[in-house]
Amino acid sequence: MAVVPVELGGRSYQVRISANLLAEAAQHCIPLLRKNSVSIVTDANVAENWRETVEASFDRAAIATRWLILDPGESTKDWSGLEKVTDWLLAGQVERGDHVIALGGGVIGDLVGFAAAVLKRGCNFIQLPTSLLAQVDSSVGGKTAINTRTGKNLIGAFHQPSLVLADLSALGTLPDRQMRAGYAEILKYGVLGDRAFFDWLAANGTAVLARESDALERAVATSVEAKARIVAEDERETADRRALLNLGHTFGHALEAETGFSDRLLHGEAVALGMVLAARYSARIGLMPDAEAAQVARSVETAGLPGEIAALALDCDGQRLADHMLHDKKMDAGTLPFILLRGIGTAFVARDVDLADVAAFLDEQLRAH
Ligand SMILES: NC(=O)c1ccc[n+]([C@@H]2O[C@H](COP(=O)([O-])OP(=O)(O)OC[C@H]3O[C@@H](n4cnc5c(N)ncnc54)[C@H](O)[C@@H]3O)[C@@H](O)[C@H]2O)c1
Ligand SMILES: O=C(O)C(=O)C[C@@H](O)[C@H](O)[C@H](O)COP(=O)(O)O
Ligand SMILES: [Zn+2]
Repeated sequence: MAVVPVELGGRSYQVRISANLLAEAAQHCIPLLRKNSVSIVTDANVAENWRETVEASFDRAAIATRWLILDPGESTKDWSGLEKVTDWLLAGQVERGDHVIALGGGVIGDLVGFAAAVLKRGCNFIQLPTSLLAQVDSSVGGKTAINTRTGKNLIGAFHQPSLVLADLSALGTLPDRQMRAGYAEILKYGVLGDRAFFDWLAANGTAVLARESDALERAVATSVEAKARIVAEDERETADRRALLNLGHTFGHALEAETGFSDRLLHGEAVALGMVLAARYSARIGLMPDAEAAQVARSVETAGLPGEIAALALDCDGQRLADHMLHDKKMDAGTLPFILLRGIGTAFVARDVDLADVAAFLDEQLRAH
């Protein structure tokens, strides 16, 4: 088992990465539980595949499980989803000192984490991430949120989990499209800060996507280590450090908003497109060689991820996408910082980007090919 500590003083916790952790969930959680019952929130797809395994683990430990099963998909991460979760936790008389369990992908983790942040002004929670994306990214670092009509993750809180169990066996039932979406956030760690990892992924990405155990464990552990390091340095994204994890997201969130937070474009797919756009824009303004931007695009396309926004056939122009970006949480005194690249592995926060120029660039990209 790989164990990655997230060092945050009194809010520190471990991310445990291994096969079969859901089957052993109770023994990992017991030291944190104070009662002989636990509340677990999941979605219907995850429940169908993994409820029995998790329930059996708690049964063996004589801990009763209460279940809330939500609809799968990004649209669950909204005000009505939040109301469902908080009402259900209140009905179960969950106390501040209790640990609620989020079993699922990033949608369940973000929603349940936010519900835990606000329930009775804050209760504890444990992340049992079951998608690749949730294991390498969303379950770690304490960003919790819901989407609103205005945009992505606009209502939320920083609220750290007490424990994260990333069970690699869970990925056995994850659809291939979702594996590829999670892989986009893995690629992100290479592109933003680790050229050697980017090169390793070029050689081993196919094995990761095929769920070959050694490659998968190394990719997940390397990603979580990178995220844990950055989060420990800048938990609340105030020091131009954690913002690097937002590489591809300014473009990506605009695309998600434009496609209505739907299955038409998954978060990881939007991030893949966003990384290609960030790389191409960096090359366009002379920050990095065109050849490196092309390498980023190739890494995305080789993984079977979308790399060209023209292929989305969006009914909008670059200005409309730029308008979505004005709701980005990185907005600072009316200007929008962008995460750009000086090369693969050297992302930085650029504070002097001309949004009108970005809109013109997006117009070209929307028409390209
Ligand atoms: N908090 C953060 O730091 C952070 C980081 C990255 C992404 N996110 C958020 O995460 C969300 C995306 O997460 P996601 O890609 O996991 O999406 P998701 O939660 O919608 O899960 C993807 C799909 O896979 C299914 N699924 C999950 N695990 C499964 C399994 N083991 N077997 C079968 N089906 C399974 C789900 O039911 C869903 O249909 C977005 O809302 C994004 O904004 C948050
Ligand atoms: O943990 C972070 O910090 C990230 O930016 C990780 C992203 O992959 C994730 O999608 C995050 O939710 C985006 O954050 P936001 O602040 O732009 O909503
Ligand atoms: Zn993301």
